[in-house]
Amino acid sequence: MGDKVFSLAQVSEHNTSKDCWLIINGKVYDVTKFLEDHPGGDEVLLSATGKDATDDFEDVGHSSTARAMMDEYYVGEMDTSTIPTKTKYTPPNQPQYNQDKTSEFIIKLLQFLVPLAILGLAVAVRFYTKSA
Ligand code: HEM
Repeated sequence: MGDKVFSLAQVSEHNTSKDCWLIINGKVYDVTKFLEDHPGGDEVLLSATGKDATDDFEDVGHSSTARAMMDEYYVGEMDTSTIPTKTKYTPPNQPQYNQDKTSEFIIKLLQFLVPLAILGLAVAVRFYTKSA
């Protein structure tokens, strides 16, 4: 059958309580007449319009009776390429963390060695002045 194919923008035009379309599992449903009769209330349906409502619909765990009712409201297929896929997480840019610890290590080493060298020098001076 030559089912109608809708884009997200087209479906999103029907996003009011007087004209409400839903996208569930790649199919488009006109639930305007069903809003008042929906056991879950009209508000949830209105909050699910204008986007892919598949997750919202599945999260409720609708019965097979509910799924059978959907045929009545079917108006066409969804052009799924117009639905944005899940946004990819990109971590915020952070200042470069210095992985190279060599310079830090050399400073620590010098902080330890310099006083030791002075001490050694003092001992040496004392030793030589004594024997002289
Ligand atoms: C054409 C689409 C839909 C149909 C035909 C439909 C039908 C039904 C039916 C028959 C029930 C009674 C319980 C059951 O049989 O599972 C129900 C409950 C419910 N539905 Fe839907 N529904 C639709 C879409 C949605 C969407 C998109 C949402 C979420 C945004 C939703 C949320 C709920 C909630 C919250 C309940 C109440 C569950 C409870 O109180 O236990 N429904 N629906």
